[in-house]
Amino acid sequence: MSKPTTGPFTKTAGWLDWYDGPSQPQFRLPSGSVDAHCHVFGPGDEFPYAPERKYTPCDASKAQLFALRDHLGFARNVIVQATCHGADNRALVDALQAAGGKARGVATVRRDVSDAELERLHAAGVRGVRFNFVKRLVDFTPRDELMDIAGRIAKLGWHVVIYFEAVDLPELWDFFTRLPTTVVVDHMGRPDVTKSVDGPEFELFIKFMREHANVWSKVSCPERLSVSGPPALNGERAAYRDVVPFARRIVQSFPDRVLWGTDWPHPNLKQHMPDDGLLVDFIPHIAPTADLQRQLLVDNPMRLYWPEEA
Ligand SMILES: O=C(O)/C=C(\CC(=O)C(=O)O)C(=O)O
Repeated sequence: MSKPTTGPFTKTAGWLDWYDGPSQPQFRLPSGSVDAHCHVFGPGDEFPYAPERKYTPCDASKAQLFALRDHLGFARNVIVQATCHGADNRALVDALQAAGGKARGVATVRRDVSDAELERLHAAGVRGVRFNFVKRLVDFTPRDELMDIAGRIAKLGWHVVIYFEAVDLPELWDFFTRLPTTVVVDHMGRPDVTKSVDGPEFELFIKFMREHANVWSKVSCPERLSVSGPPALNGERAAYRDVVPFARRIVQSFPDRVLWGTDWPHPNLKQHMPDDGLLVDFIPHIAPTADLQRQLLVDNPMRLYWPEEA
């Protein structure tokens, strides 16, 4: 992969660039695997970052993403709009159009988005919208606006991706359980992995999935959730052990409603930047059998994002 660049923007202080030269994973991904959570950033000189953004990243182009896909052995990507691009989906659409059918997308839209724009996004490969409730990333959007958007995109057969932190689930519960679409939770609802996997906070998340068959979870981002590590660096193939019980419990309880993604280029990490090859080697620790791996990496993302082929 070519080296990270920064374009005309100044990166947020302390920004960690994505890992250049990732290892070859030892885990052989099943044929047709989908990296179901990753981003493109800019490049800023072509697709400027949004004025309302809370951080300015290092550029992460479509060509760099596709090179990573091929290097790791994924067949396809689901590219998720990140908050640094706001509701300007141009970089996302450009990447989807360049992917030759090998990428689908999750966009961010505002309530005033036109039907014609939604159809244009659909034609480019968008199949969902993302609602972000992580306070350091976005300003508050009234729930009725979001519900309005959800009602409109439901008609296109799209789903809603939600990103929130575990402590906020009780307050968001009523809104989430009224959503009329499939609902995909980013990064397991960000559990605090220093708490018990059987404790009340994670039990609430399990209940959320158990009682609502339309709720899916990405079992992604151990590098973001881990407290005791060890990080996926320097050849470590048993990384982020404190996250394993949480992700494994979700995979084993809801094998047909889980997705996995690299989260490349890993925005806003503060301590370390993982080697994406070693991150792939995390997968068999949370999905220990070939059946679970095939559902997580192939069957489930294909059903959600490429239903016409599944
Ligand atoms: O990349 C992720 O999924 C997580 C992010 C960034 C993000 O979601 C965004 O900017 O939209 C985070 O925790 O900072």
